[in-house]
Amino acid sequence: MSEPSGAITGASILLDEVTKQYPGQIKPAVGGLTLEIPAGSIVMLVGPSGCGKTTTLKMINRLIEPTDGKIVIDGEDVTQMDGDTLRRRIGYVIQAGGLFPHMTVAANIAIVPKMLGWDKAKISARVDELLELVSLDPAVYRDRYPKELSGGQQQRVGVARALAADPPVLLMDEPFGAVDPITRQRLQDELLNIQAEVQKTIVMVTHDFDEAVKLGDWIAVFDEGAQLVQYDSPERILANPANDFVENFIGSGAGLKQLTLTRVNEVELVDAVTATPGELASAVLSRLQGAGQQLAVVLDSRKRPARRLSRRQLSRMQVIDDTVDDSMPVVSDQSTLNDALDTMLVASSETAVVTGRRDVFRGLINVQTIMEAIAQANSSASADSEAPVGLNSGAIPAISVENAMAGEADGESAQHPVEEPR
Ligand SMILES: Nc1ncnc2c1ncn2[C@@H]1O[C@H](COP(=O)(O)OP(=O)(O)OP(=O)(O)O)[C@@H](O)[C@H]1O
Repeated sequence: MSEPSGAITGASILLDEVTKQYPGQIKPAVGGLTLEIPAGSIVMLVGPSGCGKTTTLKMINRLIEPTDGKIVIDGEDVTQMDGDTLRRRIGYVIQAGGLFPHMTVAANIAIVPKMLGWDKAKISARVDELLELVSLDPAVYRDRYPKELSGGQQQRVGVARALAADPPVLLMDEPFGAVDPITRQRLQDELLNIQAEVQKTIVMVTHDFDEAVKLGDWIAVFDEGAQLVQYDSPERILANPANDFVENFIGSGAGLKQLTLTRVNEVELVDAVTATPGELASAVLSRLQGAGQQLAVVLDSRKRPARRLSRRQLSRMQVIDDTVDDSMPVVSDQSTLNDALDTMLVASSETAVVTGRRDVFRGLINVQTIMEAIAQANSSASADSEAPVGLNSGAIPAISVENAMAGEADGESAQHPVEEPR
């Protein structure tokens, strides 16, 4: 990426007493909503169908015009700004990617850069850079049409397109709603990897509370009319749901959802003996015996795991070949412990192979590690950073608006978000 890895490039967003009254409707879809969205954070909007999540999201890029109130992005009131100009500064991702079917992948990604008048060479380099970022090989996918891609690949291209002109804000409306659970888990992990690099401000609508817990730095739980019932970190919402509505919405098994709060990269991985195709099996076996381990992981030339071999399998072969085992349990280091446990259960295996960025091998995770992490999480206190402001009516104090305008964070006041939650 062009930015240094990890630097916040996202913008703060303030919805200041925003209302949307659709013509002919008795009650407003969104009524006097004030919501502070800290720069560089992921904020998840959840709530029952029809509660106004999408309306709230689309008012940020003014695909829906607010009836009342202000939208402030990085201190600038954008409520009156030309809508097209605004939307070029805000990436937007919808279900199934929303790609134009008659355009190639490259042309889809290049839409906004073209509108902004970038030259051909710069656009082409950016397309390849973004395809790499979303783990699609540019040489293979650049010239394909959307119908020649899987649902997950289309969704990745949708994310690449939204990031094309490097916007500070990304709005995502149920982006992973149309893909199967495994693909969804991968796309979520990838989004977290990408976010670790680009640090945008991401606002996402979802129906899935587990997704909100996994991805969100902050979760806004809405009831009808975009009534904000709770706006806080996933940890605190799970530990202290504001009322029965939130408790019901979280659903059963809130205790187990704690597993969703810890990522694989937060626990200590188990080192593994690795091998490469072409090696003598006897040499690998003796390394395995020396290390007191049972399984060796075979890596391909790009250090991606191909398969695991037990001592018995090794003792029966001469040379390690390049077979790839598609059923091997693999999780990304961005996966939650919940995902990891799921993967192990499906594969009936007590360990899973962990990969990092670009699927490179990182180590192993086992059931024991997960159990220890749960025990530790249960005994440690919950996060103590201040939640951002979120209310439903009444102006937020003037000083807060001014601070937001100045892009400042006030460490003293409980009214303002002051820290990144994690
Ligand atoms: N163009 C429109 N005209 C009139 N009413 C609308 C319009 N768009 C949405 N609504 C109404 O506004 C309310 C909020 O809709 P919105 O799409 O924001 O909800 P949502 O929470 O995103 O729902 P879902 O989860 O089902 O997508 C609903 O009652 C909906 O019927």
